Amino acid sequence: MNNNNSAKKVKMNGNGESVIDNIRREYSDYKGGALQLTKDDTTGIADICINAFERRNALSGTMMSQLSDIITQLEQWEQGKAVIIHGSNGFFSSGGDLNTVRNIDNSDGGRRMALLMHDNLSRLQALPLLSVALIEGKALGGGAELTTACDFRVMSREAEIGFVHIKLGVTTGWGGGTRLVQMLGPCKALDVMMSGRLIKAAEALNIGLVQHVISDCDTNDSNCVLSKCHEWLNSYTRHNAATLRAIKGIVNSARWLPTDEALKKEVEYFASVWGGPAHQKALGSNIKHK
Ligand SMILES: CC[C@H](C(=O)O)C(=O)SCCNC(=O)CCNC(=O)[C@H](O)C(C)(C)COP(=O)(O)OP(=O)(O)OC[C@H]1O[C@@H](n2cnc3c(N)ncnc32)[C@H](O)[C@@H]1OP(=O)(O)O
Repeated sequence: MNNNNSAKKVKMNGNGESVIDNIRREYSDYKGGALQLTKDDTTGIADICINAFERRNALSGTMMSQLSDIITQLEQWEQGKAVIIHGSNGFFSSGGDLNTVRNIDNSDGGRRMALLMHDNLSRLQALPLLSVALIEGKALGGGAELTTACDFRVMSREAEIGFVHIKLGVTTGWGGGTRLVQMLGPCKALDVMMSGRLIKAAEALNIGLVQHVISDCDTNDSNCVLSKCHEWLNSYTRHNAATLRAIKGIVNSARWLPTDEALKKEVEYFASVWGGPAHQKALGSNIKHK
């Protein structure tokens, strides 16, 4: 389930291809860079690396198309507990690749990119596992919007995030504006988008845009930052996958369904783990919460 119920809203074009598949096919021609997915079935933690550092990890069309395939793999990953999205060489992402953007710089071209990235990021947010955007360097424009589709945002001490769209004469186009209002409220979301300013880690933490700042790594030590992010995430991923995924399902239901329907879903998520292996193990032990 996700908030646009893409299965129900699939629009087909003349040759029976969905609109999104048609856009994905077109975008695979806009070359440059790659997204790398690694999944650890033992820990249940996946990693997506945005790899186009020569363009500060900007997302080309082919990378936007790849993101769709990666999300499909994660939707089907039953052992999955979490995914960390980060950029190569200590830089998150500079947003849409301006070389791709220059090929689609009319209203319909923008709409098609928006449709693809809305589908991608709505499905990312709806994944039945925890998602973390690990921000080093800068997250700009669409790169900042990509972080809003993750459950959590973690920043390194020197990192900055900027919804710079207004400086390019455009609005958010990948769903980040709507998610910012849901996260921060309309007033702070307006401030962030209307100013287009770069927000440093301390302020981002203070306004609730990010949930954790990694401050005990040397500057540019990306291996340390990634390791500290895993340590932070472990307070959640140390629990069993079935319960973690059920709790994420409850949160997603409450995000997008009317309350009465979300509550019915909560009953089913509850019943799905009640009496299960983790529950039985806990009941058989001398439970003490410290
Ligand atoms: C809805 C989403 C929205 C859209 O799709 O319309 C967008 O996301 S639009 C893109 C928004 N992003 C920007 O406007 C970022 C513009 N770039 C910068 O501010 C800087 O390049 C920065 C801060 C990312 C990096 O600065 P730094 O001084 O470290 O390096 P350079 O500026 O020399 O950049 C290195 C190299 O990367 C190329 N580059 C950077 N960003 C992009 C990008 N978004 N698309 C394509 N290429 C990018 C830059 O041109 C340099 O290449 P070079 O060949 O060496 O000139």
